[in-house]
Amino acid sequence: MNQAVDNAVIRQSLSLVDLARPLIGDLQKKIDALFTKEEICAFDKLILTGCGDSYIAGVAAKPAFQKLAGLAVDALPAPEVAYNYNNSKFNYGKTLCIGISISGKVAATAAAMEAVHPYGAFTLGITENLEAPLAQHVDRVLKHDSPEAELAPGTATYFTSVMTLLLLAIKMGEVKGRICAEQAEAYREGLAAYCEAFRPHIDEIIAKAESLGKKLAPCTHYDCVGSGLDYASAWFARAKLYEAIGKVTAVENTEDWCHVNYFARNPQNIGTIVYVTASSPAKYRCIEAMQNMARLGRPTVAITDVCQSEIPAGIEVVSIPTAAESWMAPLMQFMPLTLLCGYLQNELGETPLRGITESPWGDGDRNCIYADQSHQIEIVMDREKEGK
Ligand SMILES: N[C@@H]1[C@@H](O)[C@H](O)[C@@H](COP(=O)(O)O)O[C@@H]1O
Repeated sequence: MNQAVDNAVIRQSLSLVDLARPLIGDLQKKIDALFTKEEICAFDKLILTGCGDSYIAGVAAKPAFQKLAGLAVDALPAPEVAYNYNNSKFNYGKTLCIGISISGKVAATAAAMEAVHPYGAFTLGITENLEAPLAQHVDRVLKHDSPEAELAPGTATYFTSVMTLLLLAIKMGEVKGRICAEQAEAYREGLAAYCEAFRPHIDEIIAKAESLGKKLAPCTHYDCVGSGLDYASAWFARAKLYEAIGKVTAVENTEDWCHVNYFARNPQNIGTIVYVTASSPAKYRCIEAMQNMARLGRPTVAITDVCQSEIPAGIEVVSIPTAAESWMAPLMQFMPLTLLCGYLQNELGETPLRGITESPWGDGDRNCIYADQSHQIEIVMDREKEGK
């Protein structure tokens, strides 16, 4: 591995290939013991919710649950579930609501669990923290050991959340009899193989990320673009750029990008990251969007398994392996971007997440991003009592 620059997000990004198989082994044991067959067979609707990376992990896994487990799936930000979704006329019977939170400390995610539970939803928390509010407000907990690393734009954590959800989708499909045991095992192997397929390309991806770090560092803003299955990685890219270098970054689906972000002034200063998989039904619209990006003179990068010859001239391409199944792609397609974030941090001398507790982002020792832990949960419970 020819890696001259080293920092926490680069280390995390490069650890994922080796992490995959042991993680699958550990998670599978936990998932096998999580539900009875009767419980799994009873669920016909699924709500995936969380905040930040944990919300988008649900969006990334939604297609797997739809396809493999045959569930009707919503993937929603936690405040949507906590404050807008708890319609007391709604009967959640047969609904599984999964709250995803690495820390378990995001109050809105615990509040979402409280909002749906009284109406019959079965609530599951996926977290690494059994002591935090999420684990205290669910019917069941799936605790993983997300590799808690140094302060960095969370990368191995997101990988763990997505992996957990994809394995759970496979398990539910198997138990519901929609896929046979051999197919379920082949899918698990497919996840490991997809991660492994990155290994021979790592040096090439590192070299590309390093040169793109230099090219994109002077940009004043960034846009992250993707449609359908690729949207989750675009959204995640936006979050990581904020965390890594603190520059204003937008995320948009490809169609809306062509109608909205397209008009931004000073396009030469807007670094643009495009996610498009070769099997995406939005592929040709993405290619058209990239033609526009190139014409505008935007510094644009496509992270893609689409053949380079199909990508418009003027667009930088980071080539990544193709996943065996389209729903597997979000598991690793973000990786070149988190690597790029490491190089951007290095170019700009940035501290990830502005040091979290450093003023004005922190307040003394206090990490200001978390709400008062009990407050938001109480709001939901009070609304319920008032019948709102
Ligand atoms: N900066 C972090 C995000 O990276 C994270 O996605 C979010 C939710 O965290 P959790 O998964 O613990 O609920 O919290 C913070 O805002």
